[in-house]
Amino acid sequence: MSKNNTITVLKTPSELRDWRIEQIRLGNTIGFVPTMGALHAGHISLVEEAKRHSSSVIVSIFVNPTQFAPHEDFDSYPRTMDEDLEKLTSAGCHAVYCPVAKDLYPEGNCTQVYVENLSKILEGEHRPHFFGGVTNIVSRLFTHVAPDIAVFGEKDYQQLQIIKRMTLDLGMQIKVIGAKTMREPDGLAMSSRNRYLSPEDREKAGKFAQALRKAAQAIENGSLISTTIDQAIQDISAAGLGPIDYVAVRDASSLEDLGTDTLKKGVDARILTAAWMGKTRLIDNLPLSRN
Ligand SMILES: Nc1ncnc2c1ncn2[C@@H]1O[C@H](COP(=O)(O)OP(=O)(O)OP(=O)(O)O)[C@@H](O)[C@H]1O
Ligand SMILES: CC(C)(CO)[C@@H](O)C(=O)[O-]
Ligand code: BAL
Repeated sequence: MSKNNTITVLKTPSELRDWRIEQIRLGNTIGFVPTMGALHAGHISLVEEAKRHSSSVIVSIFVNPTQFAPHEDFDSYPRTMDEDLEKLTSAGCHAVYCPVAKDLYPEGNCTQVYVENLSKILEGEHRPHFFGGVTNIVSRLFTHVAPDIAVFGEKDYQQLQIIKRMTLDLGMQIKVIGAKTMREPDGLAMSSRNRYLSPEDREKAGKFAQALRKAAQAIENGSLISTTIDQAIQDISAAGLGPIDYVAVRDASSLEDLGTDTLKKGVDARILTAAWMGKTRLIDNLPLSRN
């Protein structure tokens, strides 16, 4: 265990365990924010949300190999530990957990945690390995940290629903809280991978978020779901993105398809999309409701 200014850096499960016992002894509740590092203002907003719900906040930084397919960017994923620690210290985060792979996946590991159905649709169709990796790592991190609450971003909306389902199914006594997506001034959802975008592609990426906002407004104003999705696909293509993996309107918790008609009043829904900007895959979503 080491202290970096005022933040406690925990590198092993046993250091974490001692820290957790001390928090309980002090009467603190533990709020947890899992991340893969390369922190930006979106992550810091999750720390702030965790501080509103708990007295001691811990962030994990671990680039989880099992959620990347072999052709994806595990090796090149940004790793910026020194800057991350500075940002967390300034945000008043209390501790950081930075385990190594063998602490989370012991030699001979043969245990899997997988949320059926929800993991196979939308993102799961295009990244079939992804949610299995996420539930395996988050269930292990939850066991290590044993927090009272955990905060996840709505930017990864399907991930948030899957973690809520997993926590409920496994009877974990952890309250999972979703936090709003933090955006750049042009509307682009902040993401660690945005740093891959060239200045030209970065400008086009702003139009991706704007096309989604336009579609959300149309549906809330009573346009047909089918024609709005077609229009959004045209707008995203016209902005220079492609291929488009999906634009979908779904129930906000079950993520079930809501058909092609207008959105029914009183239904909580979500519009979700994923598209490629060059070699960078962008995802985004917005809430939908009609009064
Ligand atoms: N713009 C954002 N607003 C709010 N939360 C966010 C935002 N971006 C990421 N998060 C949340 O931060 C947590 C950690 O995410 P992660 O470390 O993968 O960052 P990321 O920016 O989503 O990276 P990536 O580019 O790999 O998707 C997740 O719960 C994620 O939903
Ligand atoms: C939840 C998570 C930290 C698991 O590796 C990751 O999927 C992420 O950063 O969203
Ligand atoms: N933010 C989710 C992690 C990923 O897309 O790999």
